[in-house]
Amino acid sequence: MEKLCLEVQDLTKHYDASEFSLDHLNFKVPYGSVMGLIGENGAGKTTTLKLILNLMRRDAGTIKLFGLDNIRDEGAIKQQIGVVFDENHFHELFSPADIAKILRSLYQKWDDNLFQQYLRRFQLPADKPIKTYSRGMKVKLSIASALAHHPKLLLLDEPTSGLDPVVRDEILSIFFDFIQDEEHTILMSSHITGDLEKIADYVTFLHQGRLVFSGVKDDLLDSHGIVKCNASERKRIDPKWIVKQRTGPFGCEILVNNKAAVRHLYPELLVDNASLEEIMLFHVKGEK
Ligand SMILES: Nc1ncnc2c1ncn2[C@@H]1O[C@H](COP(=O)(O)OP(=O)(O)OP(=O)(O)O)[C@@H](O)[C@H]1O
Repeated sequence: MEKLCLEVQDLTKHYDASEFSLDHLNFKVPYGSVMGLIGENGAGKTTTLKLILNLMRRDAGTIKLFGLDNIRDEGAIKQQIGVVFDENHFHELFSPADIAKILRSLYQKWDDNLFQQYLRRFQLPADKPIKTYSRGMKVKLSIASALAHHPKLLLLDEPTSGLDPVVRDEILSIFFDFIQDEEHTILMSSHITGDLEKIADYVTFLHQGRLVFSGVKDDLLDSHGIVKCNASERKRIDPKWIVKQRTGPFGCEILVNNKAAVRHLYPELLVDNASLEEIMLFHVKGEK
């Protein structure tokens, strides 16, 4: 049986103020893997990450990290996690040297040499205040800070959003390097599904606070397909294969959950592969 780095069971959280509920969420992340958390704006990704970090109180459910309870063993767990959230959490007047001073006192395994290595690799000036940094530099600094205490798990909330393709690619390669150690694991939320297609082994897909799918990314991509057809062809397709459909001026597009079966049963229909982005769009915008 695969060893689990993270196990989320029946996680539930309701916000009275916005009527949003994260509804009995279940997913598992094995050691040595990259899990992508996807979903539309407001689907509940950040809420999930905050609950994992015990930054807010859950209503129900359990969260285990490294086999430990995320509330009872919070102190020990946090020593082993590196966090990169979308916004910069450090004071704009701080330099990387100031940040190192603070983090050194927080993390038992803080490694100044490693931090300096990352600063050099990312070409970040150690003595300049963060306010002089570009967005890409700020993200790289967050990543350097998250990695310099030798975490086993990286929790990343939209780490590549707002960055150009070159910087995104550099950042993905840092994550690739990190994951080479089979004890290392990444849980990463992202809107940029192309990045997750490159790096993720597993995908957890949320829609309006509910789980749509959690499993092996390639299984999701291998099983799903898009059929482009007209209304009469659409009627012939057994509804059990149909996930959602979208109707436009040029006919109907159908997301099917078993493209091999559909290709076999309806050889006259054209069944295209579906990307993660298309699968997400059908779920969010399509009709049943
Ligand atoms: N502290 C809060 N109080 C009330 N409602 C909240 C709070 N935080 C988030 N929400 C609501 O909960 C829902 C889920 O928010 P969340 O930030 O988890 O989504 P997300 O999937 O991370 O979205 P995005 O991709 O836009 O970051 C949203 O409708 C949001 O308005």
